Amino acid sequence: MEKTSSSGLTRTKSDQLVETLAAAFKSPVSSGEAPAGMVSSDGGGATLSRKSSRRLLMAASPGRSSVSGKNNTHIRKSRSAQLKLDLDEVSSGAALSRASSASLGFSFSFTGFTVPADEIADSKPFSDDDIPEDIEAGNHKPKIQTEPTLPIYLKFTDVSYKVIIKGIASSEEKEILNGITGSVNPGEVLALMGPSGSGKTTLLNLLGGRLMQPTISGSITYNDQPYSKFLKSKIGFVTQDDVLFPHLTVKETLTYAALLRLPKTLTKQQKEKRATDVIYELGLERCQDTMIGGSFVRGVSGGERKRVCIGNEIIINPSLLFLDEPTSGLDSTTALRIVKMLQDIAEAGKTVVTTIHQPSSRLFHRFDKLILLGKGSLLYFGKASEAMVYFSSIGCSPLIAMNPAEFLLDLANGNINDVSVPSELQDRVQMENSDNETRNGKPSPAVVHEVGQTASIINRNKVIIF
Ligand SMILES: Nc1ncnc2c1ncn2[C@@H]1O[C@H](COP(=O)(O)OP(=O)(O)OP(=O)(O)O)[C@@H](O)[C@H]1O
Repeated sequence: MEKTSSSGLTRTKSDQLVETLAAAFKSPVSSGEAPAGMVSSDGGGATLSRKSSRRLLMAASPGRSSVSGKNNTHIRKSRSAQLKLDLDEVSSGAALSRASSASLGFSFSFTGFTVPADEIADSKPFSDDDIPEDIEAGNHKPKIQTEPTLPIYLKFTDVSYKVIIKGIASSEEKEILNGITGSVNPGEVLALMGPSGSGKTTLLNLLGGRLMQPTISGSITYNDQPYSKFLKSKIGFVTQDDVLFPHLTVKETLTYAALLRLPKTLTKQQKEKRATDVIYELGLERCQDTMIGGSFVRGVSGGERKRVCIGNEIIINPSLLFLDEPTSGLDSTTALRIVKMLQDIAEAGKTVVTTIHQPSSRLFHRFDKLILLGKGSLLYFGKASEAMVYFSSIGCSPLIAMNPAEFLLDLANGNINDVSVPSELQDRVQMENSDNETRNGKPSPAVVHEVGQTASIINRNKVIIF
């Protein structure tokens, strides 16, 4: 491997590992030969087996309990004169001059809502059978967004992105993404996983059409077409840092979103009903009259806040929903609930792509597809459920039982402490570890040489060793 040259002496073993994994993964992709973990774009019927868990979700939803808004212990909004925005004014556009859309947290332009008949010709209408029953309450809950959407198949091939960092004397190119390939179908949730700084948000922005730079290469297609203005109204994007207006209640936030973002073809009543439906779909009934809150005023919980952000986007019935770290800062149960909700959204025919930082094992298994990034390179793309099998097939498996997501992140980080090494090379690695300890945090020339040798074994046998 080229990295054994003298210039490579300062590189760490973890750098070697990540690049080796990327190389081991990349070669079969470019040659058209799928690795063990790679899946075809057909996606399969991962969504079909979810009905039972969805029922549990409905039953567990706090929004389904008999507690009415009156019993809510959260701080409620005091209806001060300054904050009382008239919905009529908003719908007629007058309130827009008072409160900018940015301050209300609406980052998107006004969007179309109805889908032309020819676009939805192929989409299957929802039947009553699809409506899950709420076992606990004994009634039916409407599924997420019942209007049909244009199904969008997202495919990206060999996507690379670099930035030019301008210094005082000279400028330097920095590679952010390097040859990322993948795809996601309507009805699926694709998770982008990787250590901090691996390029998840950048990739999400690229796929969501939010980053247009001449330094982007590769292809990104939506139903085999490049990004167009028309797609803007079909894409929802939930950013990591939300900008919700702290003094509005949940209901007001979503109602304003509906009034501002839904097309003029809908009446005010229809828009308000859409907001109410979203509140119900996302299980926000219990906190609908609670203020969002902020630094100075206590409001809804973190999980509820995330759901409001998601509601702001699904209110326009997007075909493609992108989310940047929707579970960050949440406990594992709340995070699981958010991901179950994303599954529900996908089941309604939408294509969902989300970045995820450190999912619990329960959460990890809920994703249909996974992209694992390491330092901007693709380490894995395929079914999430097959990621461990794939890495095990190339000689990488955890020595102790552990959360697969944790293991994969360790691998992407180059942290190899709890990872097994194929037996035929184990002795050499042990010798290497004991004899060639790093000096001053840098690998000795012997270590680099040894890693270079083992790296060549990877290319021959698709065995990963470090
Ligand atoms: N415009 C830019 N100029 C310089 N560096 C950039 C730019 N955009 C991204 N980067 C760098 O690219 C790398 C990937 O950034 P990105 O935000 O995509 O990572 P991430 O995986 O989402 O990280 P985190 O999980 O911490 O949010 C980082 O090292 C970041 O500093």
